[in-house]
Amino acid sequence: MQEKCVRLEADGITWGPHQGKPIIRDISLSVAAGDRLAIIGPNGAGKSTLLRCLYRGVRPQRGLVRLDGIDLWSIGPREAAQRIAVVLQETPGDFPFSVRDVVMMGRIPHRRGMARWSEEDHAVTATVLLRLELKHLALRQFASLSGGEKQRVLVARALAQEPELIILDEPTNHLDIRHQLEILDLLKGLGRTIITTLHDINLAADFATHVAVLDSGRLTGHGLPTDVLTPERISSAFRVEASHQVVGDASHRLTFSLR
Ligand SMILES: Nc1ncnc2c1ncn2[C@@H]1O[C@H](COP(=O)(O)OP(=O)(O)OP(=O)(O)O)[C@@H](O)[C@H]1O
Repeated sequence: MQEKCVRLEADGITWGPHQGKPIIRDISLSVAAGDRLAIIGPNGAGKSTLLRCLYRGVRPQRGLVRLDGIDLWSIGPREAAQRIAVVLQETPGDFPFSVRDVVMMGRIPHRRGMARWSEEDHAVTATVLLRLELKHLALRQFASLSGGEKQRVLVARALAQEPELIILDEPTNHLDIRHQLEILDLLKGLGRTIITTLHDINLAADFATHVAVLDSGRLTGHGLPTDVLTPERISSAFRVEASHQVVGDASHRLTFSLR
C-alpha cells in the first residue's frame, strides 16, 4: 500500500444554499501534508458544510480549495475520490454487505468501469483488514457490528481507497470513551493528512496537530491547539463558561459550566 500525504488550502471559501444566506463565509485555512486538523464549533456552526466544500461535495460559491496547489474543481470527481477518502456519520448499516465488501468499496475509484476486482484490489483489501485488526470480522454482516467495530470498518474502507487525505465527520460519535480513544489513536497511526470534526474539545487538543474553531459560519481561530483553545475563545463560541485546569503531567484541560 502506498503511503502518501497531501497539503490542502482553503482560500476565502463561502457556501450557502441557492437563494439562501451563506452558511460558511470567507474561510481560509491550510493543512500541511501529514498534519491532523480538528474542526470544532457549536451545533449548526457549519462544520459539516465546510467539510463538504473540502472534499468536493459542494462547490464553494466564492474562494478555492487547493490540493498541493491545484484547484480541487480542476480535477475530476474520480481523481478527487482517489485522493480524498471521506468518512461520514451515515453508515450503510441497512444493506446486506459483509465487512470485506464494505472495505472493498474503497477500491471503487480505482476500478475501471464495471471490471471485476483486480488482484491489487483484493491485496489492498486484505492488507487493510489485517492492519486494522478486522480480519476475524471479514465475513460478518456490517449491520451486525457494534458501533466501535463499524467505525473501524469505515476507516478501513477509507484506507483501502489509498487516499492522500482522509476527511471525517464526527468519527467518535456514539462511541464510549475507550472506543473514542482507540479510533483517534488508529487515525493518528495512519500517516495521512487528516481533517476531522470533533465535538470533544479536550480530545481534539490531544489528537490534532492543529485546530480550527468555527462559530456561526466564520473561522474564529486556526493554529496550534495550545494557542487556539483559549477559555475566552471557547466561552464565546459555545456560550459557556470555560476555564483551564492543570492536570497530572502539567498538561491543560478545559472544564465547562453554564454561565
Ligand atoms: N443544503 C442546505 N440547505 C439549507 N440549510 C442547510 C443546508 N446544509 C446545512 N444547512 C444548515 O446550515 C447550518 C449548519 O449546518 P452544518 O450541518 O454544517 O452544521 P454543523 O456545525 O456540522 O452542526 P452539528 O454540530 O450539529 O452537526 C444548519 O442550520 C443547517 O440546517
